[in-house]
Amino acid sequence: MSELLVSGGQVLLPDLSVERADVLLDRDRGEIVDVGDVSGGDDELDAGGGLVIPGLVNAHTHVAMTLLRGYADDKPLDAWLQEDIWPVEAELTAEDVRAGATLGLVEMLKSGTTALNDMYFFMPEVVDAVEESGMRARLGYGSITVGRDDDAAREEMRDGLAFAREYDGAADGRIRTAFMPHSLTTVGEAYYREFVSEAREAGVPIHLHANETTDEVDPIVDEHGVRPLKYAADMGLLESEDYLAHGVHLDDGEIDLLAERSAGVVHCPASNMKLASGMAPVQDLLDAGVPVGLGTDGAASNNDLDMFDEMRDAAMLGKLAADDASAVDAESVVEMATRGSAEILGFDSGRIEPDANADLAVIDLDAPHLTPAHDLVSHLVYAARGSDVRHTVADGQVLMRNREVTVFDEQGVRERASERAQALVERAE
Ligand SMILES: CSC[C@H]1O[C@@H](n2cnc3c(O)ncnc32)[C@H](O)[C@@H]1O
Ligand SMILES: [Zn+2]
Repeated sequence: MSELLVSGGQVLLPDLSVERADVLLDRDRGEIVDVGDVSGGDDELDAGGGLVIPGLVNAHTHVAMTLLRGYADDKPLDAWLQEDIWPVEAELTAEDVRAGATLGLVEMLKSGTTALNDMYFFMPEVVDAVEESGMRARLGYGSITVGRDDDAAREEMRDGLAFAREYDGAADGRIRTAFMPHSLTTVGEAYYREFVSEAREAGVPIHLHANETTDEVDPIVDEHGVRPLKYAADMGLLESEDYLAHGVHLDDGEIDLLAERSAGVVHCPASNMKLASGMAPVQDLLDAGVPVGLGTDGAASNNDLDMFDEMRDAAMLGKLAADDASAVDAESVVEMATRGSAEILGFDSGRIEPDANADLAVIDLDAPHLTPAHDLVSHLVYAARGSDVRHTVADGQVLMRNREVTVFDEQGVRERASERAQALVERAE
């Protein structure tokens, strides 16, 4: 058996207390073996002066959109997608997606993220990039039927299912899949009615954008006479393994529906603020017992993939939304970014205890902005930055050691992504 000892640090335990402890990992099984006063291991990772935390889990992104970071800003969702993003995405190639995804994975590894959910195009390229990265992911092809004739729309849905069937369990089980219709307004009712049951037969969850803007909610209410999540549930969506991104504009009935069904919501506060989509009722969701995770959304609406930024945004925006400074407190946010997201994605990660997946990050506490150390959970949410991460470990493998990514040539990845991004936008002009 090959073991790694993460030694000399303080450790964030599942009850969010912090203790001085070592963490022993089984690198073959990719699991945590022991936490405490432990010795052994045939390799060691120095956590001295640091805090060992569960790897952060980015539960909603479009990782290859790093290529479009800074390409189009300062517009609301609909105009941003229709005028800027979709025209350039129409020019994407498989090589672009590979380059953009790899850049995004490097960015995530450097900021302590060990698992992600991704919805995009050319998904076999994302599979390869995730496999190479050593990270864990739930992946799906984003199906859109609006603007397509019936044959093309059905093929689009079949493509989403075929991807989900083919790649579930790839990379020795680090990759799981989901059926990912883009949203309730970009996929027609007939296609949901036909294909949701096929996703159930395939045994994969369903992930989609929902209730992100009023521009998306109002037409559903006008056309169907019910709130969007009632419409979704009537079509067979929102089973307990399903999860939606955003959930900004939810009424009490929809929150109760999510809670009754244990369907998850992935909160994306930075994207919601930047696109002025609104403020999700996160404290209400938590109070109702809805599973809540955290995601960055794509780098074109964020504009980074740093989950520390996202945690801070979640806490700040949650207070504004509830008009209550005690709402969405630091503990809730750390839970959301770790165990909450991991549970929504179906990974046994997000907690440092024996038998959990060996996915963790070590944060350097030796910095002015993290001094003094009254409360390390507070620091994680309100003061720490992705650049404070010293080591990142997933599945028992060291993917970044002493701030150096071990699984990719960072400089090469950046150069390739810059070239591909430049050529992409020139093609779209
Ligand atoms: C069909 S693949 C995913 C699709 O989603 C687009 N996208 C990026 N951010 C958002 C968002 O906040 N709401 C809805 N859709 C979004 C992305 O550009 C791809 O086209
Ligand atoms: Zn999204």
